[in-house]
Amino acid sequence: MGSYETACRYFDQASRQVGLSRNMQDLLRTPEREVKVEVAIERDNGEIATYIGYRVQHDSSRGPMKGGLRFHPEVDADEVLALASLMTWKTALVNIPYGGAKGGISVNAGQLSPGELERVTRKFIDKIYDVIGPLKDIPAPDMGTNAQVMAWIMNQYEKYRGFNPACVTGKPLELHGADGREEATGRGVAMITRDALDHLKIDVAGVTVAIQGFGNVGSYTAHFLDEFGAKVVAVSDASGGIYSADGINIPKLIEYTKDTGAVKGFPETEAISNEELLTSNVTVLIPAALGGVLTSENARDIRAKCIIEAANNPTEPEADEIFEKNGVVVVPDILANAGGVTVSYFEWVQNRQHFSWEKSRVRSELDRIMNDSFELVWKIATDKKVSLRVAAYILGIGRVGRATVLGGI
Ligand SMILES: NC(=O)c1ccc[n+]([C@@H]2O[C@H](COP(=O)([O-])OP(=O)(O)OC[C@H]3O[C@@H](n4cnc5c(N)ncnc54)[C@H](O)[C@@H]3O)[C@@H](O)[C@H]2O)c1
Repeated sequence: MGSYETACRYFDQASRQVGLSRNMQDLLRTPEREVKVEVAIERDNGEIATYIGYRVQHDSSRGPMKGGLRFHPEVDADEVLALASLMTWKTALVNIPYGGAKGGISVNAGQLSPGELERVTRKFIDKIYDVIGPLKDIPAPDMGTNAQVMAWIMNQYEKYRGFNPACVTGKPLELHGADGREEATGRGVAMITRDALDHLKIDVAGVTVAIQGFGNVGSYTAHFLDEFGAKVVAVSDASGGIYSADGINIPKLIEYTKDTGAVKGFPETEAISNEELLTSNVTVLIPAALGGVLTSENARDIRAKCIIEAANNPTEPEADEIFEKNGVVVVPDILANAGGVTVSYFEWVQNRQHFSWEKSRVRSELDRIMNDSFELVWKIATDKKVSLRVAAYILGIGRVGRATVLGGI
């Protein structure tokens, strides 16, 4: 099943609960604009390389559109559209004044030199600068992009529009970034994990956790869960996974991956595959890499009691049904990983006011929004006897629907 079809299935389930008319469903589902551009650069060896770049602007009824930019070989129009729609429901769920967008380039960033990566980024902005901007559509980091890429985006955009730091978030601190943005998604995932465990009457101290993906989101999630006293027993990345029944030393693993670029070979752990990680004997499973990893093929083998979707779109609808039947609690992506866009919003607010917040303020405002959003979603799920995913969509779609009706077409 394609990524957008998956996103639509979840949308349909919730919009039936909200009681949206067919016409309103069509309106909310349809993206406002889809852009597909050629991104051609000269590689270091003098050869021409041509990539395809995408930006989908899904909905702006609640404010400027917001969403990450992904550099990955599997990026395509269908995936970007699905992820853009998730951003619309996510920004509404945490009640920040944005709509949803997403972008990406189908490229293996790991195979480009820093100079090539910079040229790809700048060329992409040359092609889309007209349709983005601080009050239109604000990109941010996602898989394969980071603060350096955001700095190049800001610099290239400013060549057309002048000083404009609020045109992109997730920037380096030295270039108007927000202290606390880099850790925000992982911190939010860890907070939400603790909230979910509280409601399930499981103590976070000593709880066993497996995390797929050890990039920005996976590593910060591990860091904060480790601080809360959880026992992270398995982690993986594109190179494979590692396992230790006694718990992995997370601070040391973070240092190790800074040197080696991968988790494999970390001392006092055994090697496992990514599939073995997903089915390992843990209480909490956190997919924090690619989408579509929990499928009808592996769902029955998942032993975790609780799945926290740090990655976007990691669960196929058939797997979701199996989890519901088996009593596995799934905290959906649009709630679990909303910490990133929330602190992106704080960065944008600071940039627009030309005033910086202390990191402690960023953290406490983030924690409040994540905890309040979790409680609201949990209450809807309990009151309406629906899954947390349907409850999260009910909250997001309801807010977007009301804004659309109030604003008029
Ligand atoms: N960065 C953010 O602020 C943010 C916000 C919300 C959601 N997300 C989502 O979180 C997920 C991870 O994003 P990120 O920013 O940490 O990306 P990243 O590029 O920093 O890290 C990705 C990690 O996934 C691993 N990976 C790649 N392919 C894999 C595979 N086939 N099997 C196992 N691991 C694999 C990589 O090795 C790396 O460890 C994505 O789904 C992204 O959309 C990110």
